[in-house]
Amino acid sequence: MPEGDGREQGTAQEDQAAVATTARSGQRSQPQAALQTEGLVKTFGSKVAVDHLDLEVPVGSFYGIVGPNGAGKTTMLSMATGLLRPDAGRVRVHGVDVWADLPAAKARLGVLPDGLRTFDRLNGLELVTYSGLLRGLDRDIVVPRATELIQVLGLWEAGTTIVADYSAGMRKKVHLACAMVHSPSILVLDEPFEAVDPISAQTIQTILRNFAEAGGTVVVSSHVMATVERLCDHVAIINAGRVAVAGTTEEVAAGGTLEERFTQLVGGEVRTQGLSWLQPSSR
Ligand SMILES: Nc1ncnc2c1ncn2[C@@H]1O[C@H](COP(=O)(O)OP(=O)(O)OP(=O)(O)O)[C@@H](O)[C@H]1O
Repeated sequence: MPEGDGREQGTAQEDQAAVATTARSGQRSQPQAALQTEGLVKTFGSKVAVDHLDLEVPVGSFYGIVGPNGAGKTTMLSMATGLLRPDAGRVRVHGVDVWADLPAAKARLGVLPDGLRTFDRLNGLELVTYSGLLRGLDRDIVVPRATELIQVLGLWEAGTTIVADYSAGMRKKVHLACAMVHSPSILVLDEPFEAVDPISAQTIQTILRNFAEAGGTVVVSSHVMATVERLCDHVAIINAGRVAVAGTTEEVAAGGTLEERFTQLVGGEVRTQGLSWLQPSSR
């Protein structure tokens, strides 16, 4: 990522300085969380998608969110990032109440939502540039950043192809670039590796690792346990709208693999029988 020099970079530095000051003064034993949800609730009709969910994401962590289909991960992340208003509960981003002060919270957040609808008649460079301008960056800052992101993510060759004509993986990458262009202090990425080729996935992982090592916080949801286990230092397993377990990846795996722990906690049954009619010979 290019060197930051805008307002958003300042907020990331302030957040890290605040953590350091707190640690030095010893006023609180725990540094402020990068992202914290308290009693978060969302229902759709009679369906309780998120059920009094409490989660604390430490500053500088690479945090994995896993859970079965329909567990409430996307709904929770949407509420945590100011995209979906909770029915109850609170979300704080570096101590800022997201739903009380959306602009301040959003300045700190870079978000890759699930199923994002965007200005897809623009080409990749235009879309990333536009995202930066919408975030209040000056054009002379945003254009070199957008250009570098497009190059690093392997989208330069797509040239003037509009985003609507991108493949699923290319769209994922350009939206990731949009999430990063304003140099946020927290990246919240719903399934960032889905549909992305292995080389691009490695590039994205390297970018995210460097970001976390520099003090940024990364929250990713994923269904790929091996990737989460390898990348993330913390993980939460979400089930039926609640946190089944959360902690360091080692604590959560509890001596086994993350996949074993997931199966144990979520209690899903692997169905091996059925669909006897699904035979090339049958009609
Ligand atoms: N807009 C909506 N209207 C009605 N029901 C919804 C809506 N969004 C989510 N749900 C329901 O809320 C529950 C949680 O959905 P959510 O998308 O948060 O799960 P998820 O953990 O992200 O699942 P997946 O891993 O399949 O992406 C599901 O039962 C889903 O059907």
